[in-house]
Amino acid sequence: MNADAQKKAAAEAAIAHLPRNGVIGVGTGSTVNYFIDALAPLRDQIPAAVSSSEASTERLKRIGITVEDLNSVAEIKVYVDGADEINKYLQMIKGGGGALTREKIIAAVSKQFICIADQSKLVGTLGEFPLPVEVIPMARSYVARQLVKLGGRPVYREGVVTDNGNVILDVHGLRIDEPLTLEEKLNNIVGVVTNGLFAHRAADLLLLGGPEGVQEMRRA
Ligand SMILES: O=C[C@H](O)[C@H](O)[C@H](O)COP(=O)(O)O
Repeated sequence: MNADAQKKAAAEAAIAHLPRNGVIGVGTGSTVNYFIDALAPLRDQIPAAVSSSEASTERLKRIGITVEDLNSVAEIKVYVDGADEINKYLQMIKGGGGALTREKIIAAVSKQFICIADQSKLVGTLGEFPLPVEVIPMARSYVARQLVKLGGRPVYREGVVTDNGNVILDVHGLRIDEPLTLEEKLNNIVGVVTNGLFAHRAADLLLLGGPEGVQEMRRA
């Protein structure tokens, strides 16, 4: 199975973990696109979804699933999303597609976070994938200087404006030995809206597609 087939298999495996009746949270990215496609036959059993991006909202609506504003939803039982990197503690780097802020908000609200990914995403130490940081535009240079002080090499993602009207700095060269601490430090930089480290709100279950099929991993 190639990476795409592994993503599809992981995405389809998530269907069995959905609540019988209840609003679901839907993330963003190529793996989630397979998940949305797999939701199509279930559209009548899903009362509504909360979506983490305009792209996923459009795809959900196209298959006939109602998309609700998070403010009108009392509870999200399950949130399904991909990752750019994930470790055995199910801490992740996310935001390769720029949707990190809404993803972090929905993940915080949801009772269960199911990560769907292909095998290449599982790493020993987070940080080889450049860490996305969403920044208020006027603070971009200031935040970049603070990121350099933390040992990173921030690169402005040119031409990208997030769904929230902000910009993204991708931080290269960070070896993330202490994800919890780094997540807090990044949050403390004025001008940072969100960073793509999901350490405090890690996933609860990883469905990992591999050559032999889909493996279920819970937090170590
Ligand atoms: O902003 C994008 C999200 O965090 C995605 O979940 C992440 O980039 C993984 O995307 P993909 O499933 O395309 O590898």
